[in-house]
Amino acid sequence: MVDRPNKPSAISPTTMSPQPTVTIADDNSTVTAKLPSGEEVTVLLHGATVLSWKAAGGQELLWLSEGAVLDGSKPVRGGIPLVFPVFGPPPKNHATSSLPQHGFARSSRWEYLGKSSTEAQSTTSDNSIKLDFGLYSTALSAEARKAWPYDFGLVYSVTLSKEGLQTMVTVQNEGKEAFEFQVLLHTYFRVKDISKTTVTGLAGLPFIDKVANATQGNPAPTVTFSGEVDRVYTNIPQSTTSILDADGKPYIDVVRDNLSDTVVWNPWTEKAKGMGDFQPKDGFKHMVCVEAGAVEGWTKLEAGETWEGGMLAKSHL
Ligand SMILES: O=P(O)(O)OC[C@H]1O[C@@H](O)[C@H](O)[C@@H](O)[C@@H]1O
Repeated sequence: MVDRPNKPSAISPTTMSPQPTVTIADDNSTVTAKLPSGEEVTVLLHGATVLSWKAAGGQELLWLSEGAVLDGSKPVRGGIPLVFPVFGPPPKNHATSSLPQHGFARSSRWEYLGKSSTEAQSTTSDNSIKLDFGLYSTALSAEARKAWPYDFGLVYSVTLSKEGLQTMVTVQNEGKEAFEFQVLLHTYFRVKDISKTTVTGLAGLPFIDKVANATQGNPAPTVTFSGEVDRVYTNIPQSTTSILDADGKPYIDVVRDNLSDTVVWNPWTEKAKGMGDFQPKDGFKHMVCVEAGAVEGWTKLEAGETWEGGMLAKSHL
């Protein structure tokens, strides 16, 4: 046998650091990514809805209704449904007017495009893993295509790192005419006790109060919860909205990227009762929606143009 002078040395298991893992469910319904440090995210291909985001210690950070329907027959109640191309009930006399509330992205089956990761060089450096999902106009249901007949491509990138969970949306106009859209990351965060939860980062800002017939609400230093809250804050100057826990300690920061609006929502007793897929009925005590988006007016995208925006949710756990 010829002895090779430059024979590569065997890779020692002690110098290899553990890498993130990605698992696709046997029935092709979900993709789960996990970091060696324990953080985990699961995305349902139906709606590209993030169903679960866990901190390194295994604590769940998102609220998912026990009655959530995951088979694609309706949008998911909980996690992070992606609202596009219209927020709320569509206005009359607009190109979105025939679409359902919150649009079609959360009700469509997305394609898993693959993963990319930054690999740690040692056990002390951080890994991150990015999962990409795509939705193209050609894959829409005939009904949605008829209601909003534009040619587009959406890429939704979900990146899990020790820093947090980043969700970025890229919208591409692949047609020959301009279109207008709204977008919102309808995130249901899990909280211990809503009556002791505070949302900060919106101090002094006016808001549209959907609980009071969409009238202008009075600015307040913080948002607290003792009944139904459904507020739309627009043109927010600062980029971070924070959720504080019962002790007033920071729990989750939502950092917006190229999104200037935020919806704060908790349905409380009566609205929760009226939603068939909201379970248990007192589940509103353990959730708050802090939804980063672009919902004031419309974002116009000319033919061939691309737009990107999203959020980074950072956990203090
Ligand atoms: O029941 P849906 O369509 O998921 O909407 C839930 C809520 O979504 C919020 O974003 C809206 O501000 C609320 O008005 C709405 O009730």
